[in-house]
Amino acid sequence: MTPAVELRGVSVHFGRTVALHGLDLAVAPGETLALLGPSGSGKSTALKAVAGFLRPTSGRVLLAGRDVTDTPPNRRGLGVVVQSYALFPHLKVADNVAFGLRARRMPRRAVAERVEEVLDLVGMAGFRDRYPRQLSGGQQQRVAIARALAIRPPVLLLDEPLSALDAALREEMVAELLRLRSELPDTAIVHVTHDQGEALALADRIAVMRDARLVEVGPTESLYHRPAEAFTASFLGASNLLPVEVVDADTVRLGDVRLAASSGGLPPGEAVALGVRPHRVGVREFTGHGLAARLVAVQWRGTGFRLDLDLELGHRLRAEVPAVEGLAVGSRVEVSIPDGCPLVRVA
Ligand SMILES: Nc1ncnc2c1ncn2[C@@H]1O[C@H](COP(=O)(O)OP(=O)(O)OP(=O)(O)O)[C@@H](O)[C@H]1O
Repeated sequence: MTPAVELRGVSVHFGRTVALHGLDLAVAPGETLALLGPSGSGKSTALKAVAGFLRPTSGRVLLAGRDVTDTPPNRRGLGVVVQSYALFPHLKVADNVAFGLRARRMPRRAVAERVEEVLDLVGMAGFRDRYPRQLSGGQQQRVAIARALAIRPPVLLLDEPLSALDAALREEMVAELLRLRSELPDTAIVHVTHDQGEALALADRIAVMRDARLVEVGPTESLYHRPAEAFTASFLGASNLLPVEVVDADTVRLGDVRLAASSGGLPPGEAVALGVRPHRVGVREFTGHGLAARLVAVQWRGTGFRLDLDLELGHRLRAEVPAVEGLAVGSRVEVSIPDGCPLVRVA
């Protein structure tokens, strides 16, 4: 199938700053792809290259197989929603949403119908005569999404659309975006975010970015459970990274302690890291077995406790456990690491 969006070797330089380095990425019709990465990793730059807000220094951008690298943004037919709602303050909700349709010289009746349809889609049908200042942040963002969808774009670009909202509203909007996605089964969505929860909840695939480069891309669940790169493991799920060496097909060595983990074909002797999620680390009083550690800090986090542990083998480990009975800060404890944690490449 022809991808809805394709970036081929897209690089963007600002003077001597490389904002994006040779990005290759394709998004299928109907697919939601999250571009996930820390601040400054090049996510917005990639999105702007697709939208046409900036021209790549090299590489090509294709939409539905058509090369649009030299096409201005308003001729790309995309829906774009950015972080700040960017509604026209002097226009009512309905006129904001109608703006792009009128620019396309759509007949009045059809404009009115389409405006109702998309306002309905985002749950804002009752607000058509309000001005943006009379709406909450979440409502304004819904209107911005309705405006982007009014032209029925085959591709919707979202650049941190929820980051200006408070935590409760963000949760609500994630649910809203999920619902919207199911109502737009053919629309490709590219969603830029630095929030892994948002990416996990919304994306079919996640592309992890770091320092202007694509680190890894894959289906959301497999990237979460079986990341190939250490950076993905730590960014997506806050894994501990323990330096280990492959012993055989299903054993690794941490110092002189052996742990069960699938080598995935890596040769014996290979130095890699074991990605261990904090909630999978077991901690109990020392009995003389397993990995010995010193409990250095305990923080109550409401749903449980976050523990910092210094393994006697010489590594810091974070654990999240439901209870800490019998575990005192400064005491010697025993740490267990479950079988089957992923092995990841260390950059
Ligand atoms: N117009 C510009 N001029 C110069 N440098 C820029 C410009 N826009 C972006 N950059 C630089 O390019 C790099 C990538 O920026 P980009 O905005 O794509 O990152 P990001 O991953 O979207 O970050 P954030 O989550 O903070 O928005 C950064 O180092 C940034 O400082």
